Amino acid sequence: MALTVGLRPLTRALLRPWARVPGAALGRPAAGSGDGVRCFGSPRVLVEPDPAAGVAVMKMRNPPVNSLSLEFLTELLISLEKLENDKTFRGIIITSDCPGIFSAGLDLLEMYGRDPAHCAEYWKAVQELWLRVYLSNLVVIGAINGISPAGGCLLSLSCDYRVLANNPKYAIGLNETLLGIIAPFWFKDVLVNTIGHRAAERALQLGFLFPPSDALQVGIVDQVVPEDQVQSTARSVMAQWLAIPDHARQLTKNLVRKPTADRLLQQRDADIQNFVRFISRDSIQKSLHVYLEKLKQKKG
Ligand SMILES: CCCCCCCCCCC/C=C/C(=O)SCCNC(=O)CCNC(=O)[C@H](O)C(C)(C)COP(=O)(O)OP(=O)(O)OC[C@H]1O[C@@H](n2cnc3c(N)ncnc32)[C@H](O)[C@@H]1OP(=O)(O)O
Repeated sequence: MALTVGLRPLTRALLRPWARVPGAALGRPAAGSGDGVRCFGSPRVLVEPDPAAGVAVMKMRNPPVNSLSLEFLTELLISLEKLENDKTFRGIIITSDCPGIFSAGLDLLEMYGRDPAHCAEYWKAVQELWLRVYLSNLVVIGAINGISPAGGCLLSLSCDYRVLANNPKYAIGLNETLLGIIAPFWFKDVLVNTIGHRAAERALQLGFLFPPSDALQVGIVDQVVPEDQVQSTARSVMAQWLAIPDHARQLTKNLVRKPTADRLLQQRDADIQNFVRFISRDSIQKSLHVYLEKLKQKKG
């Protein structure tokens, strides 16, 4: 898949992809791997490779809430691209290193009070991440160990399989309407593909955030397991998926997902323009302001 990252050279130059992970992770052998196999990654994305299994665990760590800022999106993209191009790996598990939070979704501060050029650059990166995960040739499993609203839910929905930790706080869904904004058509498409038209219609309009039992019932996740079993379950599901020959699985995945991805690919620039126009409206900026204030006040 030929996707251009399309971010400002400055943004990319600021990052140090594939730097050794600082602090505790530095030089730590990856879990389940033999001696000499090291964790690697970038400041916000920790990659734990298990070459023997052909699997890498990608841990998001953009504290406090793994909000998908432009820099974080860029690091995720670079990690994914690197894993995708490395023949060692056939599957990745996406999970979080922030306790209780899978991802709080798109970073509201990238959309609030920003100029149109910034919003356009940001939206391009959001599109890029979705396309990269959704169309990945790798098996992508979400080990969802925290709450995942909106963009966090989109990231989960783009995986091939979702395992959610059974904690009532770990709700998942496209809650955009609660913020006074809307889910773009491609977010909507992925939700419809996953839970069906009628359930998606209700969930989107009402901004449902499904707690684990409801999430399983509606089918927005595939499995709910005790919190301490999320990673091990993701590993055993991965083994099942990797038992299928790659070429057959990849062609099938493409067959199923390409029409949905093509809808965006055919109108990426228009989608960016629509986003910028929408998000720049005074009324939408006001809604974002109110929502951000609510988040602040919640703290007391
Ligand atoms: C013609 C039409 C064209 C269509 C165009 C489309 C239009 C727009 C499409 C936009 C799609 C948007 C997708 C999104 O993902 S929007 C983000 C949705 N996310 C949320 O609603 C989650 C918000 N956060 C929370 O609910 C809580 O923070 C959470 C439950 C995740 C964690 O709670 P906790 O109590 O642990 O932590 P705090 O609330 O105290 O948060 C800590 C700090 O983090 C800040 N924060 C939280 N979430 C975000 C975020 N998403 N972006 C930026 N910052 C965030 C929070 O404010 C705290 O900051 P401070 O410490 O500075 O106060």
